[in-house]
Amino acid sequence: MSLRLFTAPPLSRFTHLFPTPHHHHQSSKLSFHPRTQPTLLRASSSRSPELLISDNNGAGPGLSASADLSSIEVDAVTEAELKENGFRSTRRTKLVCTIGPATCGFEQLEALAVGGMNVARINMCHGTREWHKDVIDRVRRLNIEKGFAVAVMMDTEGSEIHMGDLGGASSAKAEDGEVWTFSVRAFDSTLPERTINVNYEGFAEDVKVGDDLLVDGGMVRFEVIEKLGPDVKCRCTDPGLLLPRANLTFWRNGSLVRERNAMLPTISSKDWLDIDFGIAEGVDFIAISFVKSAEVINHLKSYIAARSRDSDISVIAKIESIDSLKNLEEIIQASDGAMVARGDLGAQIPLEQVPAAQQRIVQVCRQMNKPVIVASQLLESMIEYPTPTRAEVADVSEAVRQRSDALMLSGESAMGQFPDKALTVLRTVSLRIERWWREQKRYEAMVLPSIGASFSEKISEEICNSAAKMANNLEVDALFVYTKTGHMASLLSRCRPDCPIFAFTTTPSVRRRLNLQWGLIPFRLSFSDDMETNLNKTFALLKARNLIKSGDLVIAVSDMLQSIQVMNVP
Ligand SMILES: Nc1ncnc2c1ncn2[C@@H]1O[C@H](COP(=O)(O)OP(=O)(O)OP(=O)(O)O)[C@@H](O)[C@H]1O
Ligand SMILES: CC(=O)C(=O)O
Ligand SMILES: [K+]
Ligand SMILES: [Mg+2]
Repeated sequence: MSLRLFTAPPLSRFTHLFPTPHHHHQSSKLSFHPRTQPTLLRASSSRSPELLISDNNGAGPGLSASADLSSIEVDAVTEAELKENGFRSTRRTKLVCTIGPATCGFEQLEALAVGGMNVARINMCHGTREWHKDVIDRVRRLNIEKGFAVAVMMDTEGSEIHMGDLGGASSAKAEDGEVWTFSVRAFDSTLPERTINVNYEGFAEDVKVGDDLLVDGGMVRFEVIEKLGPDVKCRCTDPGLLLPRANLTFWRNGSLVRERNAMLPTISSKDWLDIDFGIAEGVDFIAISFVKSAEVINHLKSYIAARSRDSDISVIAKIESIDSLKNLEEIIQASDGAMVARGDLGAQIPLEQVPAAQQRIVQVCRQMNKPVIVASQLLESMIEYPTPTRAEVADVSEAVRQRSDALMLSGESAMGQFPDKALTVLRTVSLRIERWWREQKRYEAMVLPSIGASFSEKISEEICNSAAKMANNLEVDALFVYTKTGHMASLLSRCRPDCPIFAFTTTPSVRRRLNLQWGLIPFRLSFSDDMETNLNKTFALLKARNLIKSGDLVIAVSDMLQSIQVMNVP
């Protein structure tokens, strides 16, 4: 391999490669003037249909050579944002939205995409597979028809202890002092009054009279007063709303009781069916609930590799149990990313320990170069109200300040009254905190250990570390990375440089998955092994779309040729 560090030749060497009649043709067709366009939506709808169709067909192979060679694909909203605000102020923190009844329609999904949703999450705890398939189909149609690259994340149910579905009711109110029956019996007809079905067979044997039974980590609390075979009678001590499939934990003398339920499989038989569904539907990420060890991640990854032809589904470990914190490093090492699932985590460890756990998980992910999502209750009050609490804004700010890759909406977007407003809050707070960070020149103090297994990987890592440092010191406008697998792009993202990272990749699925990583602006582009050709082509295409201009300073790296190139756009 060659290791080269050089600056680009003088501009004149590049210019002759540029204006081909074809490019001129394209530029006139594609160019539009975002500053005169009032909304992002309009900017996105002005894209040429040919470009959008090529997104559908996938990478090079299915396309005619001319269409393929002349096209570059970038998210419509990002494109408009880049043009309106310039490189520096594009958002670096990525946004994940849980899709539910409030957001499952095509127009609602489009509104989220326009608002900056990078990943749509479907939660297999709720809804039917048909319902989820419709959502996936709509996201895909949105990408094809409107020029987005929204990725889909499927989140498994897991087999921790939870309640049944309340016999069809959307919620039930438990009042102070009421006695409710929690039962492991299978009821074939309707549920008797004040009865809750529990999914864990050992439940009635494992609980003891006097235990505290917490619904959703304490949203409703009961005390166990009597055991009668499969039925456990409990008195409500903290009243509240019971929601279908709410999580249940039981506590004895101030600590979580784990008895035999610690042996529950992380991936249940229902989860495996959901995973097959996710593979068949070609989701981009599978998030595994209640991960306890690295073993289950490795197992799932080999299953996916054997099942899915391209094996291009990333596995995200949800950190939401005591065991996942104990085995954190090995779990993250085995995974393609992690989620700080604060909802259940806060039901398993004391709440005051959650912030430190979040900080640790974000840091370990960063060091191991895995994307990390901070999730749950970021803007919980916005399920009901159009503005967040000051405390929620501070919480979002902290996650951005920690430089996590992504923030996630749960109930706020799934069933809240203000999904778009909640997304806007995430977007504006991210932008503000990121700008503050740059203005303060708060360069990272975090030590990034060497992670490359081979010498070649170590070289890639050093190149990215150096390129990111140069980008900061030289105040360049953008980093360009040409990457087939996305690995070099993630190594640059890990450095959290001041400028955005334009990541060029050949396949739509890699492009969608890069959408989860901090600071990456993924483009789909076919490119060759010859960097000079690639750069000329990229400059031409980006200039034709007014995304860059002559004089912009760019640093380029690639995983074909291990080099760093510094140049002004000719
Ligand atoms: N597909 C869906 N259909 C109906 N309601 C949904 C759906 N997805 C989410 N919801 C509602 O939105 C709420 C929040 O969703 P979310 O997926 O974050 O979490 P959850 O049920 O609390 O569990 P998890 O721990 O898996 O995140 C749910 O409690 C549920 O009421
Ligand atoms: C997201 C999730 O699963 C949790 O917070 O529990
Ligand atoms: K889940
Ligand atoms: Mg959870």
